[in-house]
Amino acid sequence: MLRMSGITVSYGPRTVLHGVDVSAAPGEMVAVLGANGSGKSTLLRAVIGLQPMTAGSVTLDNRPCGPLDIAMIFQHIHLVRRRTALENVCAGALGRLSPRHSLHPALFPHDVREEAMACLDRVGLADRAHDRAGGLSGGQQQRVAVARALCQRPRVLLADEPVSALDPAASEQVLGLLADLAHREKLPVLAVLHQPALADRHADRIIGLRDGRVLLDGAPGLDVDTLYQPSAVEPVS
Ligand SMILES: Nc1ncnc2c1ncn2[C@@H]1O[C@H](COP(=O)(O)OP(=O)(O)OP(=O)(O)O)[C@@H](O)[C@H]1O
Repeated sequence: MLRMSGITVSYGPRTVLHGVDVSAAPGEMVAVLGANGSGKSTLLRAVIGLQPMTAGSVTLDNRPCGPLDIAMIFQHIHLVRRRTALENVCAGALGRLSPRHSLHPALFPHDVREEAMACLDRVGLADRAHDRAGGLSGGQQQRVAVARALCQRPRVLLADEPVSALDPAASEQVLGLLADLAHREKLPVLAVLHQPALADRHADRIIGLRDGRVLLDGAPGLDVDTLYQPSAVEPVS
């Protein structure tokens, strides 16, 4: 079980996450919804250790969570465009290889290349393994990014707006893939989304953030309108 407890984050004097408690079970796809600025990305960045917390803890099965336990997929797909899809996926294994392997993809051991091929197969792109990543469509590139994350052998998968740059068909495909990975690989998956309808279709649970606090936590089908209503403005005296 991935457990985020009391996550508090401040940027300078401004607190943007106020003691957020969120959990995700193995095999559970959790969608995080909320208006712009509600703290969704900050929450994911805090979980993966990119954003220092003022308070709170992140544990996996009641133990502190290490950086290699978590793989993260971003809206802007950071693939090396001139390298093949397979080489990009192999890069997911770098955390457990010696630094020399990062110098040239040909140095990736055979077993890593085989594992990367299996990951590409898992996302339905084995037939594009030797194509340059830059020549693939946006949806295909995001699936390569998912395969690279899998090649990291993570125990948790986070995705920050993974479909914001994709068309509707590719969005459905990528979210279907993430939900399938959660269910079959028994991974907790936490995905920040901007489309409540997609969250309803693909997530097992919805978390709604508003102004850095959890406002909703429940099964798909929740009324999420309240997340997107403008905050009350304090009267200026
Ligand atoms: N590096 C930063 N320095 C200062 N404030 C920041 C920084 N990053 C985010 N914030 C502020 O923290 C708050 C939460 O931002 P965050 O990006 O986590 O929200 P979000 O829900 O992911 O928004 P969006 O949907 O627009 O991506 C916002 O008020 C934002 O302005």
